[in-house]
Amino acid sequence: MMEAGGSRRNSIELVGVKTGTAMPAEMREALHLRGLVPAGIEDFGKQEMRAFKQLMSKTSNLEKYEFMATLRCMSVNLFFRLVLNHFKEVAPIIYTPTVGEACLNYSYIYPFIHPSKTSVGLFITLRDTECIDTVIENYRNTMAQQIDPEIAVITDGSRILGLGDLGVNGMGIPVGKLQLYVAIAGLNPARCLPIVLDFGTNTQKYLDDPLYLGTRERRPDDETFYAAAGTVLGALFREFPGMLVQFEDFSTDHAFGLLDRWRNKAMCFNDDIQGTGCVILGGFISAVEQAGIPARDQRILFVGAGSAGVGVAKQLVDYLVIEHGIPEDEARAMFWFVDSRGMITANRGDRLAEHKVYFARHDNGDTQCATLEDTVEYVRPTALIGMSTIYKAFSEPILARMDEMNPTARPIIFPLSNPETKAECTFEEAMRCTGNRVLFASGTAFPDYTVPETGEVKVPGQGNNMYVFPAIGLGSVLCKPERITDTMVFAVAKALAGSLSEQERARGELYPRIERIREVSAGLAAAFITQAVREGLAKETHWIEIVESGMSGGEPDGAASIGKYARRVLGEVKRLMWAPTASVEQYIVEAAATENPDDI
Ligand SMILES: NC(=O)c1ccc[n+]([C@@H]2O[C@H](COP(=O)([O-])OP(=O)(O)OC[C@H]3O[C@@H](n4cnc5c(N)ncnc54)[C@H](O)[C@@H]3O)[C@@H](O)[C@H]2O)c1
Ligand SMILES: O=C(O)C[C@H](O)C(=O)O
Ligand SMILES: [Mg+2]
Repeated sequence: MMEAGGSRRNSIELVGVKTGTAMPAEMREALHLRGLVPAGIEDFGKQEMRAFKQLMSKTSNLEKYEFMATLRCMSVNLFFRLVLNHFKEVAPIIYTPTVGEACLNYSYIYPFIHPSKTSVGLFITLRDTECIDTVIENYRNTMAQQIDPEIAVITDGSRILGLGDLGVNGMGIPVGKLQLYVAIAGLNPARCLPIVLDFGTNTQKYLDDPLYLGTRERRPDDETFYAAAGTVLGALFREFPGMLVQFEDFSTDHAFGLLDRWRNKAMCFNDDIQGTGCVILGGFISAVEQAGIPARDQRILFVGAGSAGVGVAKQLVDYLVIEHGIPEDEARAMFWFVDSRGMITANRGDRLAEHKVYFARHDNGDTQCATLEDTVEYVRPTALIGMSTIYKAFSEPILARMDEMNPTARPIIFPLSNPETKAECTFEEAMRCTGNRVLFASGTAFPDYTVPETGEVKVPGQGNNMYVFPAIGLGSVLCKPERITDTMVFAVAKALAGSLSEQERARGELYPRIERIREVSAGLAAAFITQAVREGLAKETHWIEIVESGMSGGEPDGAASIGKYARRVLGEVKRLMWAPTASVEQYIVEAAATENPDDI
């Protein structure tokens, strides 16, 4: 790669320099490094082996997280190679659940990095919003950011997983989500922008903590919040046209509020509402296929009515209406909700938050249920979905009742709250209490379970939005839809359900094995792009030809056919995905063309 004016230098070889053990002898010579590096010359694979060994030697998960964070500063390529090749072991370190612990400790473990050399992302205070153009300009001018971002994940830290208001400490979440974007969906790491709106925190513990790194004041009122967030988003969409914004872990009212304000104006989506809705719909479709009672006869009880619970339930309603032809009122009547005050009914006597009104029951007469136990007895659910942040809310007696109430059908039980310290139950409990009949998915991965009677090893489903947000993001970045519609998200959910291999289906699993997540995500992104083109919203018009050329066999209808017709789209998506490269090879190629190695 040559710079304008013929000066021969580039940034890729810096990775080669940093991962010094990979540097070939002639380069060490050329760079005057003789004697400064151990004699062993390694390839990328050896470096990966050493890095993995060092990672595994750490005793606590938080130490592992810190090791990975440091490694990323040293070598982006090596970091992502490690993530990709050891996804099952590394994902729970850089993402849920350890990222939750990292956020709780963020102000304590924040590294001593130089922001102009290694940029974490943007930390935007209320004061900064008054000079937002300067903030963006500073970001552009940092050494690390030579190219504009194509995706931003943004939070204000107000509802981090189920851990509450963590203020600026929530920055770990956008960072972790974007690392999965790179690993799973092949986005270019240099084009990923994590952002925290550091507008304060209502958590007194942080306000009192001398090491807390964020703004030391309470959160502003709604009017100030929306005005300031609007200033930031307006500037981002103006300065980086075509950039996708993913809203993440905002408190529920602001999650819905921001989505409503921006979804028709710009390329954005809310991961907790739409991403979660999408992934759980995918798992639900697979579960219903195995449950033994048809979708229209399901009685679905949600525990927790926040952005996640309501987002998921709305996607399920859409599915029942569109795919099963059930009228919307009847579909909605298949759902019951419990929140911190009990079963949600229109005549409960309190003023329901706006997002809960749609699902409030009107058919309960005088019956009000104050507890989950009572609601389970009243509803007699076939499916129990937890998004309540209440650890062990699905007690063993409740799980056992799910089993008794569903003697012929298999009960669907999804404890989806994160991290595992907030999960409504474990896989082991759900298996044991239902005679191993449960159809299970959890937000945080649980260990496999060995059925004592048979020795059979059962793998729990992980109903985490990480199965879909990378594909929604990749699809958006590639085809640039004017806006992201529910039907595009819906296409991804159906494609996810259609992505299980024959073996996975035969084993009764609800999601594809995590090891296949990159391959699966490419397929889901292809489904997203295909749908965006069909809706006439893809601004990158070359996808129209690619999609249409695959549709010559007729109109597709359903997940399987999306897969069939999207083959050409899939090939193109895969071709465009970023992958870590052996920096040493690039180094040789580039450096061989360097006239003056001292320029590097
Ligand atoms: N698996 C996933 O991919 C995924 C995605 C998004 C969110 N989540 C998890 O879902 C959880 C909820 O997220 P949210 O954004 O909806 O949060 P939220 O705080 O807005 O919602 C929590 C809900 O639980 C209810 N609740 C509180 N105590 C309760 C109790 N004792 N019994 C019943 N309900 C109770 C609250 O009233 C509220 O409706 C979090 O733990 C989050 O990590 C998981
Ligand atoms: O971050 C996750 O693991 C999933 C989800 O977005 C959440 O908020 O819990
Ligand atoms: Mg989230």
